[in-house]
Amino acid sequence: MFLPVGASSLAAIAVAVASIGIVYFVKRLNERRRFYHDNDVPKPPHDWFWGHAKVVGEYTAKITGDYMQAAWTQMKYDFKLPEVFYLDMWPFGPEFIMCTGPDATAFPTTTNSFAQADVVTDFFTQSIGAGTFMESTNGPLWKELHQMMAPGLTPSATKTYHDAILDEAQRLHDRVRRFTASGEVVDMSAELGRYPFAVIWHVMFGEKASSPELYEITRRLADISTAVPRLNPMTRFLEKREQAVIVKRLEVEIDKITRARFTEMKALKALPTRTTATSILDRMLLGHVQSGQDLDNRLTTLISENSKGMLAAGFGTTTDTSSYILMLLSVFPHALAQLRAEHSSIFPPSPSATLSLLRANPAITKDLPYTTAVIQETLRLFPIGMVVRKPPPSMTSFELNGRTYPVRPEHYFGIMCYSSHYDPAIFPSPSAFRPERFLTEEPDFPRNAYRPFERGLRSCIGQNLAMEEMKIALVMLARWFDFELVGHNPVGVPRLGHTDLDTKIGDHAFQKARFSAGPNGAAMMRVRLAERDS
Ligand code: HEM
Repeated sequence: MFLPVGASSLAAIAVAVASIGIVYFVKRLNERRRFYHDNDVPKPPHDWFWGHAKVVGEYTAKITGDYMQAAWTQMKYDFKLPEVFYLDMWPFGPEFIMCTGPDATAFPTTTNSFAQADVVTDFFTQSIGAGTFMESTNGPLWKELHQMMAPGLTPSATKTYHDAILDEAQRLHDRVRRFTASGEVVDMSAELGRYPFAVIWHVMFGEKASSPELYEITRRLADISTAVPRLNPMTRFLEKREQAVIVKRLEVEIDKITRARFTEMKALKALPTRTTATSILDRMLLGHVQSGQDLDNRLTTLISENSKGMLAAGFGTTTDTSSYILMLLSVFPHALAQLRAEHSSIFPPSPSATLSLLRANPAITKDLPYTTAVIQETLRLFPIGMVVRKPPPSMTSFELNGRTYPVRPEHYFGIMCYSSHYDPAIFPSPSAFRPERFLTEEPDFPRNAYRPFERGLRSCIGQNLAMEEMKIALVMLARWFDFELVGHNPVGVPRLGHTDLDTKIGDHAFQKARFSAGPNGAAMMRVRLAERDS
């Protein structure tokens, strides 16, 4: 075929560029794959072309959700891998050093405190536009944000939100009661979510959200924010567009609240301290108000991004865990009976008297061992996410339990608490829902084997608030309502060897990756009045 000279030169350049690209790709592929072949590192069967992407794909196909920890944990058992193993997902995903046992998970988090990974920062930036959300930062910025926000979430600070939590718990109770009359099937995750959303809004801004729409859009944002790539580019494009609109709407609202509160605080005669302030926003504004500075771009950005982060983190995690609690109680009646017995032994029979006692005695929530154990056991079975850390650039190897493991600059540490949580040597009959495991005075499992809130310097700063909210919700729901899970497709034979929960809660046994890893789809439930109260 005849080509004009210009076109043939262009074609030649294109061929040359493509060839260089291919050579470069093959070189990098070879270099990476050689590492796994030359070093005798523990790993599943490794393929020169696919790395581990193929075997991971095969295991992912066995589960219903897209949250990989269940699939990776099954690979660990099937290929008899030790507590540290390697996963080479390049170029489809990161190269991981998977930490799956108590000592291995402690190594990058408590024994050492490795930096938050850049892939996590990218996730926050791309999903909620929050690259400076505390969870995605490191170094001095993380410290500054921690000092501003963490005092607002200590156990004693959490008690200052007690009345607001109770108001919302009463609303939750009333909403659920209304469904018992209609007998309709309800999206219980959506109903439960209103409660932690209202609480985290109050904790963040010291006021109620100005419109119900803010809940709906935050929920939608948490739903479409996922680290798992979408196969359909059109879905991804549309979700990205929707994400941008929601993020903008939240930013406008947060900016309005921030400016109004800053003006109010400047007019205050006596300013609170970081310990006595009643919202996280006040804590973040305090330094500027005290020193007479104007609101600058840096502070408004930090407030905006951290507010979005806190709303998403504080709402999705607690909603997902609460949804799982109700599911598990619906299929493990012995636990529900025990829970009700504990509540009946402490609280009066009616919801209003129960609420009054909770209001009069905030410390009573400390004395609910079985209720606490129900939440802990749920978090064992369904931790809300995988923690990823980046080793220091200078690290070329590390020692653990007498073995040396090589480290490449491209490696991330994947902290798979799910694997320890399902290890039968640590938690016998791991997929049985047994809150009793958490009732012993001293845990009879290694402390580092249980880490739903992570451990160490970067552990969850919202854990006191989340535990308090979930305990109060359980006290206000468990004795009056029976929850029946519907449309969940339980199977006769478990899909994977390490859990049979899919025979009970069906598709939800394998989590779906959203902002946090929650039930696989809406938790559809029918609610009835429990017999004692009908
Ligand atoms: C059931 C509820 C919750 C669970 C299971 C949970 C779990 C976790 C985990 C595993 C981490 C470590 C993440 C990482 O290192 O990448 C974390 C961090 C964090 N969580 Fe939570 N969380 C919950 C509720 C909350 C709530 C209610 C808030 C806000 C009030 C919150 C705010 C945060 C923040 C700000 C961090 C970052 C801490 C740091 O980077 O130093 N979480 N959470």
